[in-house]
This record gives sequence, C-alpha cells and structure tokens, in this order.
Amino acid sequence: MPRAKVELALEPPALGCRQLRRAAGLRYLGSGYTKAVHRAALNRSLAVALKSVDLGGHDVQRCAERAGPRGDCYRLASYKLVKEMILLQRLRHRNVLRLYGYCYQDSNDIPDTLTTITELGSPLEMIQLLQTSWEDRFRICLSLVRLLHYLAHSPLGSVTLLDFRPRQFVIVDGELKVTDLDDASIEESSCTSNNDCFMEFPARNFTLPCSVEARCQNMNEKRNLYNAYRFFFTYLLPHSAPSSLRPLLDVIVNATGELHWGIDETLAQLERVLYLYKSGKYLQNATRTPKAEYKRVPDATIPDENYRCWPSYHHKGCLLSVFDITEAIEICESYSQCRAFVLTNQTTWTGRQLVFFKKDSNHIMPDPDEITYVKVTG
Ligand SMILES: Nc1ncnc2c1ncn2[C@@H]1O[C@H](COP(=O)(O)OP(=O)(O)OP(=O)(O)O)[C@@H](O)[C@H]1O
Repeated sequence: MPRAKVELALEPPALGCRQLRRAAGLRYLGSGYTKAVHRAALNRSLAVALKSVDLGGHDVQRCAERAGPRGDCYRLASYKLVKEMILLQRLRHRNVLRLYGYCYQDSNDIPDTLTTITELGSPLEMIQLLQTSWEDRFRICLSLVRLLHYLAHSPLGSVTLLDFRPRQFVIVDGELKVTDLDDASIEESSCTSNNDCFMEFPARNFTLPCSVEARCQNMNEKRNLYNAYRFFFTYLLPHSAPSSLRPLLDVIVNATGELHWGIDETLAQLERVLYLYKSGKYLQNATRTPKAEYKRVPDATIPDENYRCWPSYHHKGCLLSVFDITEAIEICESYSQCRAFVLTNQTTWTGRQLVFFKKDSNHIMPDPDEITYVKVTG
C-alpha cells in the first residue's frame, strides 16, 4: 500500500507577523506538555488563539535537563507545532479548528520561533457539559462524530488521534472542534497476523483483523470511535434524553462500545436521531392532546415569576426548548409550580423555540416579540 504523502508547503497566511505585532489584550489561556496558548485581539476586533512552544513546558524542560542547548530544545519541541499547523491547513472541516495564519520571528534569543494563529475556542469542561441540556450535549457528540467521519475519509487517509482526551478539543459557538493535532497519525499499523492488531484500553481490549495488505483493518477509525465512546458518548448521549429517543441512543452507545459499527454507520445513526428530534417525530408516540387549557395572550410577556428547573438555558429561570405549543403545555403540566409560559423569539441550534416557564401570571406586560400562555384550568 503506498504511504500517504503529506504536502508540506504552506499557503500564504491570511494573518501573519504584521498583525501579530499589533495584537492587543494578550491573555494566557492554557498549556500542555508542549505548547502555551494565549488569546489576543488582532486588527482591533478578531479574537484569536496564539499557540507557541512553551519554553517552561515539559518538553523543553526535559530536553534542557539532558543538557540540550536551548535553541536545539526549542526546535525539537517546535516540530510538534509545525506538524499541527500543517495538519490544520490540510484538514479542512467545520470541526477542525481554523488556522488563520502563522508568524516566524526571533524571540528570547531563539531565531525563527513559530506562533500559530487560530480560531479561538473555550476549553471543553466535562463537568460543565454534564450540566447543560441534552440538546447541547447531543450537539457535542454529533460534531465529534462528523469530525471522526471526516478524519476516517480525509484527503490524507484515515487519521487517528493517538492522544484522544477531552482537552484536545475546544468549543466554538456550541460546536466541538479539534485543536491539538500534534499526536495525529495517518499510517495504519502494519501486521503479519491478527495478534499484531491488538488495541488496549483501560477497561477493554480489541483485536482487529490483519488485512491481506498486511495492515490492521480500520484501526485508526476504530481507535477514534472507541475513544469517542469512552470519553463522550457514555457520559453525554443517553443522560436526560427525550424518553422516546433513549432506546436508539442506548443502541448507539452499546454498538460503539463494542466496536460493532464503523464511523459511517455511527454517523448515519446520529443523523437519524437529529432528524427525529428536529422534525418532532420523536413526539408522535406520546398522546399529543393537551391535558389542560391555556389562554393565548399575544404580544405579551411575564417579566418575573421565574422558578428554577434543570437543565435550564437560563441560570435564574426555567428556560427550555420545545418543538411546539403542545410540548410546552406537556412540560408546564409536569411541573407543579408552572402556571404559565412565555414563547420567546429565540431558537436553539436545531431550530426549536425557547420557552420561559413561569410560576404566576399576575403581571403580564406588553412585548411585541413574545407570546404568553396562561393556564386556565386544572
Ligand atoms: N484555539 C484555542 N482556544 C482556546 N483554548 C485553546 C485553544 N487551543 C488550545 N487551547 C487550550 O490550551 C491547552 C493547551 O493546548 P494544546 O493541547 O495544543 O497543547 P499541548 O502542549 O499539545 O497539550 P497536551 O500536553 O495536552 O498535548 C488546551 O488544553 C486547551 O485548553
């Protein structure tokens, strides 16, 4: 099988040293073994992430302890940043962080140090994600699966993320994007028998077939998929999902956890869940006749009378997304405090409408953008 050849030439960057010299509001964001990441505003407005080799980081320090000259230690570590930059430019997908540019400049007595300029994200915090709505958590899983599907069929061949942990990803406008690509690998492992295609994880091991071309079949894709299962799907997919989608989500979690499916099937199943959710088809099995009567008050809102619920899109009130009025009524009926709800003009990423649930309807105010529904019976 021919080795995948990666085009190393870089396109002229949209942003470079000129913009970097005028960067404002530089602030440290985080670092790992190799790189340090700062945020900054370029051209007065565009917020970006600047990545450079962390001279105090593990990689450079370990090399320096072995008496490596500083410049050489820098270069050794900067190889990872160069590799990441090239991959960010070759792998173009909405769930791969965008590379805006780069700059080579002398810094700290080291010639030609590299800074990459990328889209800015926020770190993926699992604890925080567990507190968000199922709809937002599903979006993270769907964006991850769309990313892994692209990586499995990328122009460079099937790409695997050898160091696959939540911290290798960031969130941009609610979508997950991969940022740390220095441990990405394209080569499928070579083998002489199935025993060479052994994949070891903390709780499970798998042996994949060795193909007639002497490569472990789909190992890159399957490694990504199992990692997606163990770090993301088990925590984010089934938990507080609409009950009618639970069986399908459980099948997805089980099939990926057992590596029964490849990424194509996994993506098709997640897209199916999205379709059922967006189209409201997931509601069709339930009895769809409202149990209580509600009076519609157009161009009106209830500014206060909030109560808290979980998981809410608003930290002080109960703001949830609904497919239609019938679903809003069902939700209101399921909370003993609920006496009214206000349809806002805001929608979520799937196009569902955001609704504020209220504990009283004594103070209704005019608002041309909202519609209030007040419970009249029950
Ligand atoms: N574009 C970005 N926007 C916001 N934060 C980012 C961005 N890229 C990286 N970070 C943060 O900076 C940290 C370090 O970046 P990165 O993972 O690239 O460094 P690293 O040295 O390769 O880390 P590791 O040791 O985990 O491999 C990340 O964990 C992430 O939280």
